Amino acid sequence: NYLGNDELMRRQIDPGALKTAYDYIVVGGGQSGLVIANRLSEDPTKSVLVVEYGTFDDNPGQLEPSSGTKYPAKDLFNVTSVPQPGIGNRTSTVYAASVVGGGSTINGMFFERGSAEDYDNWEKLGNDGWGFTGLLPYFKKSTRFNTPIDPVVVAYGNITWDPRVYGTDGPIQVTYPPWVWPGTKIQFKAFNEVGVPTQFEGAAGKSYNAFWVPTNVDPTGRRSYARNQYFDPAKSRPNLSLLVNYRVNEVLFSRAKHAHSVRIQARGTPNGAPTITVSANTEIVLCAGWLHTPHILQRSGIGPKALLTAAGIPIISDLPGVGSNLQDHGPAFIQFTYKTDVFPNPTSAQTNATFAAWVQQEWTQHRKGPLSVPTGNNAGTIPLTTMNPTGYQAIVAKALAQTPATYLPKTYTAEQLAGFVEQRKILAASYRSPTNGIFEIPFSGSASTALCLEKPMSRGTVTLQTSDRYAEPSIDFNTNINPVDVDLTISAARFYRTWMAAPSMQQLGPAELSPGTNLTTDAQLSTWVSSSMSSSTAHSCCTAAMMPQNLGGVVSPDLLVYGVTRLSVGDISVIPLIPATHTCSTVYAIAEKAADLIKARAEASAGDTIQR
Ligand SMILES: Cc1cc2nc3c(=O)[nH]c(=O)nc-3n(C[C@H](O)[C@H](O)[C@H](O)COP(=O)(O)OP(=O)(O)OC[C@H]3O[C@@H](n4cnc5c(N)ncnc54)[C@H](O)[C@@H]3O)c2cc1C
Repeated sequence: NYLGNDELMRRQIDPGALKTAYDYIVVGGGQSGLVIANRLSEDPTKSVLVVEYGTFDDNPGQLEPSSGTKYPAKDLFNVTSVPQPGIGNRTSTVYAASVVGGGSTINGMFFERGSAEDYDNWEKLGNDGWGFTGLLPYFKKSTRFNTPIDPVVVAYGNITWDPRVYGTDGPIQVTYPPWVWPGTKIQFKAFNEVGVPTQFEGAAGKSYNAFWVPTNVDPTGRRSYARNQYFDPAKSRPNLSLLVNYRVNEVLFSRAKHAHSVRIQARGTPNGAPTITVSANTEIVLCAGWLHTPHILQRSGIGPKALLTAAGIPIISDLPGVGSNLQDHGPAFIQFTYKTDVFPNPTSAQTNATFAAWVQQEWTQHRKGPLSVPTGNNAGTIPLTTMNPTGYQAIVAKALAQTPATYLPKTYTAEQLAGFVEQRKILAASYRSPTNGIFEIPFSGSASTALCLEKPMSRGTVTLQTSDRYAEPSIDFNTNINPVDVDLTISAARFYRTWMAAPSMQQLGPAELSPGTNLTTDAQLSTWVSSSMSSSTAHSCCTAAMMPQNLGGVVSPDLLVYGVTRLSVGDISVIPLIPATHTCSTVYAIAEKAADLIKARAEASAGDTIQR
């Protein structure tokens, strides 16, 4: 076979069994694609084809909590960013899944939701129905909260939750694993002492300050994700087909700009190899993720005019925003050690053989203990007003006084600049808000962590290579290109020191390793930021933003691509402003809502035919 790899050749349907037309074609069988395919194929009269570049990862280890910190290279696209001047010209790791189930198959299972203001900000950008109230039914529809299996751990950790903000019968199972490191309790207390109260339930629109974050595992502790909860239960439906190991090259349009087909090509075959064209009678839904949804749009003639012209691609819709507005939560690694840490702590298994043996036994015999936790269950998502009460006004003033074009990609058009100014107004309000986090400090007993910039001002790009449109696109996060982002990170580092200096924390004997106590001035800390920050926590998004077209948007609030018909986007690309949270649960909500929107418009236009 063409790849010399039997496993890669296994596919749900053989290309020979492809029909010439389906009602719906979903491009990308990742996290959002499988949600949408499941919901659209609930109607047995509608046929759905999913085309996925990757294949199945059937490794049982991928279901175990330990998989949450090991990302198999075979399930990721092999791409790197261009050098980033804001972080000392280093390149950054790029996270884009290439496997059935997408990011949900390999991610850290840290199942967090943004605060209400994160989603209300989307609504303020012209997207009615996308505020927290509009999305809550979809957060619920996609989830099922299972009472944690170990009441002793719940009582010990004082883990709190409100089942009313989750579903009771949704596909994705959510719970708290049976383990808490004792140091976590001290860290909560120390947060409380420095003005960060503990929330009862972050997922109720209150994921700011300090709170518990559940894990998306079933009661046996196994990964609950798009493949086993949305695809497997639906895969025997005769009207649902998944074709793996195929790349969607382009969407094809009629003269009237109706999207009617996709051109697909077997993975691993060279440019110019045979392709297959498959038609969609009703709608084509792009779910190829933040990296490839804009790439496919650009290849299909939807994107910035100058770029498409340079690549020799005929323009179907001149949308400068396609591939712009890239955002992520750039992490800066701050290192402390606890000289008098409590026992046990996250390093105990490395130093104490008896404890290490107990950890193994607890897991193999009861599926409990430290190995039941993929990445941790606690976040401190701190408002800027708390991190920097005396300096936040100056940071906001600096942000608002900037000439926007100074720090934005040079390709930005007048519409995009106007869109950024709208985003900046909203960001400024978030920076001033005591109910929205600007930095996330994940914690679960460890002294060191990544300070994650939740609301950056810098904007990056995903750009097709004009010399080879099928090569991986150029990725430029532009991390820290806006000096306000550096100021925010300095505020976070100083606040981390304040937290470490809290009275309760002293029993752990915190000692600073990096930045190092000798670095105190803004200039010194700014050098540290540049050397310790990277571009991505695997939350890349926003590259086909849902915003008005005259503000550089790519899709409308009903997720339809501007300038054409019957083409929509249902993945993480549509987010206009990155929320202050890990993105997985938000992607489920977006995809569930997308499916409802797609069904509703199909019903409303039943009987229409595509003009070829
Ligand atoms: C390593 C990693 C760790 C993460 N950890 C967490 C976490 O702990 N908590 C959390 O909340 N979030 C986490 N995330 C983020 C979250 O998983 C993602 O935001 C989410 O899965 C994105 O979903 P999506 O549907 O937009 O894209 P994806 O799930 O990436 O799906 C896109 C799919 O499209 C396919 N595709 C691409 N191009 C083509 C093409 N041309 N033709 C056909 N198919 C194509 C890809 O192969 C992929 O399967 C993590 C992500 C990663 C990658």
